[in-house]
Amino acid sequence: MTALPVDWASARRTVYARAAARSAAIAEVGLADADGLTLAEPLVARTPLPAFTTASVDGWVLRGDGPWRVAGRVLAGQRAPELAVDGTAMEIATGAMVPVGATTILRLEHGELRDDVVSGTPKAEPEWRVPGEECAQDDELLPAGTPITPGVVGLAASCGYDTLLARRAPRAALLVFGDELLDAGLPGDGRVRDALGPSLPAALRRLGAHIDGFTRVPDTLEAHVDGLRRAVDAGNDLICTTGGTMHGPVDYLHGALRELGAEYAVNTVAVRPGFPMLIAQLPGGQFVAGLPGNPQSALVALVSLVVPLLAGLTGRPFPTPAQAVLAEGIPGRGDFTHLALVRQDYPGGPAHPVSHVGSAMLRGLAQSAGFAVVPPGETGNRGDQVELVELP
Ligand SMILES: Nc1nc2c(c(=O)[nH]1)N[C@H]1C(S)=C(S)[C@@H](COP(=O)(O)OP(=O)(O)OC[C@H]3O[C@@H](n4cnc5c(N)ncnc54)[C@H](O)[C@@H]3O)O[C@H]1N2
Ligand code: MOO
Repeated sequence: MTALPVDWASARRTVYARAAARSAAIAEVGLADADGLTLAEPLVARTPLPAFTTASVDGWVLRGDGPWRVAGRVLAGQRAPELAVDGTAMEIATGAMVPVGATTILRLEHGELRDDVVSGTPKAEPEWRVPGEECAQDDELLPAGTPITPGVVGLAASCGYDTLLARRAPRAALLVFGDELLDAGLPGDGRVRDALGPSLPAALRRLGAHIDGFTRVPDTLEAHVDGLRRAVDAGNDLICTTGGTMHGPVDYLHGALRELGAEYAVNTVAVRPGFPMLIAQLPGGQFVAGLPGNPQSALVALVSLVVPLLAGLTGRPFPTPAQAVLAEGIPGRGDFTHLALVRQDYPGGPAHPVSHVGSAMLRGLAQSAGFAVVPPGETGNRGDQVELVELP
């Protein structure tokens, strides 16, 4: 009944390519609203930076040999008049435009002012920044597909952008299956707390999706079909579901996908844990990400397939995993890729396997940086450099 699992690395590539072919619409957004979106065009400098010769210290801007008679002052924001006569100076502020004719700048702390005459020894190199030091006009500063961070927004503003062409955040919905799930209070008597409804929307937001919350869907085929239809009608590009990926007595995801005419991009992946994960596409092109119900497995599916899916949808590059050095050995999982939770004491530090890593558990995951990747047929040995798929 279960489909043949596909190789983990190929599944990620397949999903990325499918999503990239349907990347999100491009919109012109104001700089203040652009954080978290993705550049849909290269960021090209609209001006040299700095745009004019700019004082980098407070002091006096000088012409010729000293001492210098101070003939005026130029502040940041002003158009500087020419410094036309040798032996004259102007008081100048950091960030001010350097007057044409200036020879150098004398720092405040290196000069002495008596009446209106300044003397002192300037540094050998003029303390100003010349146009084009940071970039020339038309330099490509960042390629299309770059995630827009506060740093990108600041750079765009610096070089003259008022708006950016950006791919909007894909809209996502989360449907949580499982009549055994509780929203509050203590688990027991066959009921378990829903660990995914309250956590996955936050994870999806960190991955660049726009999502409001989650919807609990009863364990019937009709409710599954209805839940998926409603999520499509609400304009979602991606519908994540949790649970019901197998073929148990109340697992209806596959049946619902069949009824809606969905086509699988990936149906079960050769990875442990989390193998029943899937990505399907509905006739309107929307993606369904079926995450297994076991909570750790759901996160494995998220980092394995939803991360490349969102990268494709937003026009970002394929998310190549980070690298880490194993602090201890990790067993392989035969023909399957093993994603093993690891802790790092500092970013980029050695990867320590953690305990409490059953697929139904989150105790190990909550203290982990991500999953170390042990490829099929291999074992992870202490000191090995491995891929590290980070948790959001
Ligand atoms: N006959 C077989 N049974 C199972 C196999 C198998 O190979 N043969 N694989 C197991 C594996 S591995 C996984 S993973 C699960 C995947 O099952 P489903 O995706 O259909 O998930 P459910 O059956 O709905 O739930 C599994 C498990 O997870 C708990 N769960 C579900 N949702 C949540 C949630 N939101 N928060 C916390 N816990 C949740 C649920 O109560 C179950 O315990 O299938 C195995 N079975
Ligand atoms: O593959 Mo399941 O996802 O081990 O828990």
